[in-house]
Amino acid sequence: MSIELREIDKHFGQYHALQKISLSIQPGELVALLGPSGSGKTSLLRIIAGLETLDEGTILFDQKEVVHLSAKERNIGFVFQHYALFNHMTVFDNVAYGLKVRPKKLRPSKKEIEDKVIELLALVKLEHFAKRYPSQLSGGQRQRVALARALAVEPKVLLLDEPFGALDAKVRKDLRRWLRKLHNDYHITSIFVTHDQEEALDVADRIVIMNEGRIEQIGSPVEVYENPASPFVYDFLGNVNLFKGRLRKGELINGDFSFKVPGSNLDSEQETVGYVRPHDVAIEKEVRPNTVKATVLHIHPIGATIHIELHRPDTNDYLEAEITKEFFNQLAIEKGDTVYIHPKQLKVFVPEDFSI
Ligand SMILES: Nc1ncnc2c1ncn2[C@@H]1O[C@H](COP(=O)(O)OP(=O)(O)OP(=O)(O)O)[C@@H](O)[C@H]1O
Repeated sequence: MSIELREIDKHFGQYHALQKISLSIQPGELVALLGPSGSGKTSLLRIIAGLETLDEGTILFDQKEVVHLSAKERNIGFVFQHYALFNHMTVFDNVAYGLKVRPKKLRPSKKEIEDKVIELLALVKLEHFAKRYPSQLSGGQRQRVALARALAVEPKVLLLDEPFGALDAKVRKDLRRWLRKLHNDYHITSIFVTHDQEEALDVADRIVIMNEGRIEQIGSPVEVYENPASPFVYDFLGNVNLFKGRLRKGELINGDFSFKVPGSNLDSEQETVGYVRPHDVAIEKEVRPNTVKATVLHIHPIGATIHIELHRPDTNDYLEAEITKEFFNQLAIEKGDTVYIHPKQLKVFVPEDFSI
């Protein structure tokens, strides 16, 4: 099922929560809505589900308008952050629920329901838990029951609102991998809301980055991470170092460091910011042209990567660098050492209103 959103607008009283949101989702895609708290992710998901009305715009499923359809008629599976299971029902009955409450004409036979529930419990690896009650399960297990329950009615679209938000880091990671696998096997068009960038980058085919009710960027995880379209996306996706300065004849002057901004010959009095990912901070032991001096403040090994915190005396800025363990051993640096750094890559967003 394809989903198309056209210019969706939504106010809550005076507050403009969604501003002309347009988005096309291909059949079988797994899309993440990623953004900070209050950016409008949940409101958009609820509007797609038919749980919330929109002010303007329209929604099409397989090119057919669904705005006038109720949530039930849209044939959507919904999974919330808090499992929302029926506590008085066993796992089996929770999963069977959506099928059992169908009108008689559409209801599968008892045997068909049983087969389906057994199949789904095997899928979520809870086949031995059918007789338990939700209170006898861990958080991760409950969320898997919630997913099995959402899938039981064979939805055309699966919507997940921070599905792993309430779980601890390790369980989240397992469930993420598992959601990816489930999606590969079932190919249900799925949209999930998260404010966790790692989760979005790890799981989604495409990421929609939202900020203050607008879409900032849409792209594959690699596209949005490697080529952020705005300073907001740079800041929001992963750690980043800021090189703040002024433009002089197309060069960003930042303390003792200058950087030629490709394609620009501008002067600007406005503060201009260069963005540098930690893995793009090069560290040298010897001084070279156009490097700046920095002091090593902390060294943290995280797996095969070494995170290094640095301080620049010229600008009084703190920086983070990431290097491989191998390179760290070659460099042989210690806390307190003086090193020389330069960005291997730096992205500058030139201010719009500049003076030449
Ligand atoms: N029913 C409502 N009435 C009034 N304001 C609302 C309502 N629902 C959401 N809002 C407001 O709309 C904005 C967007 O909320 P929404 O829940 O969509 O954001 P979100 O990106 O999902 O945030 P979070 O990650 O915190 O869940 C927020 O400022 C919120 O306060």
